[in-house]
Amino acid sequence: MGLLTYSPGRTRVKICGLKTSADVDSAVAAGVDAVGFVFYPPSVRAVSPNIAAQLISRLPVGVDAVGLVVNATDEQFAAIRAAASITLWQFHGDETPERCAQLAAGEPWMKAARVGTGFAFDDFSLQYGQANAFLLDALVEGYGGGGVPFDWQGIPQTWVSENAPRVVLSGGLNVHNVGEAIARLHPCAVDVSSGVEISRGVKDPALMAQFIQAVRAADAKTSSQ
Ligand SMILES: O=C(O)c1ccccc1NCC(=O)[C@H](O)[C@H](O)COP(=O)(O)O
Repeated sequence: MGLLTYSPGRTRVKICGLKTSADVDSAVAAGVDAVGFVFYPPSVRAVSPNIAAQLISRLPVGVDAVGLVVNATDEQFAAIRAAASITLWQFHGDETPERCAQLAAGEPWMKAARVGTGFAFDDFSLQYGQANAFLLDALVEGYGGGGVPFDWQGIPQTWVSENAPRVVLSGGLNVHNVGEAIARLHPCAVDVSSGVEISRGVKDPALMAQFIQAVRAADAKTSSQ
């Protein structure tokens, strides 16, 4: 169904920063809706376009292949698009709305909001109104993948109500806090990287399965209310 199919009571799940076929097979077996590939060389989770293409070939129909870039050049972006069948772009740097639209060229894309104190949610959603989704992440060094949550209480309830169908909640999620996040915000989807790793950049099959089970438990609780 893909990551951005909004269905209250069926929170979608993206697992980001996959680097091996074992990672991909475990995430698919756990029931993931999207897997993210980091095309940002400074990241320990970075993969090449050719490696990503090999990993994407293992995905069943319906699981999104998310291509994550940070201020990519035209050449870098063209190399990714030429090699890998990305179904959803994630712009996680300082890209303007115009730059995102130019690179995405009509394909689905989401913009990461790096949320620090006093973040202007209304300004962000107005500025990036063309995006298919907003990925709300914590403001961390190195642009993302920090493993720390931001202050969910700082998101205005009116903003959440208006935008929940295209919110992907991210930043420091794990098996212990994802249930609260879903109960509080009812996002279209949740995204996790550090929270399913046994060390930075090393995914754990058990943690991936437990994370998705925790999402399903939270959804069941929502549906019973
Ligand atoms: O994951 C990275 O290393 C990364 C590096 C630079 C920019 C973005 C990056 N990840 C983006 C993601 O979508 C992560 O899943 C998101 O930041 C949440 O990460 P975590 O807090 O570790 O769950």
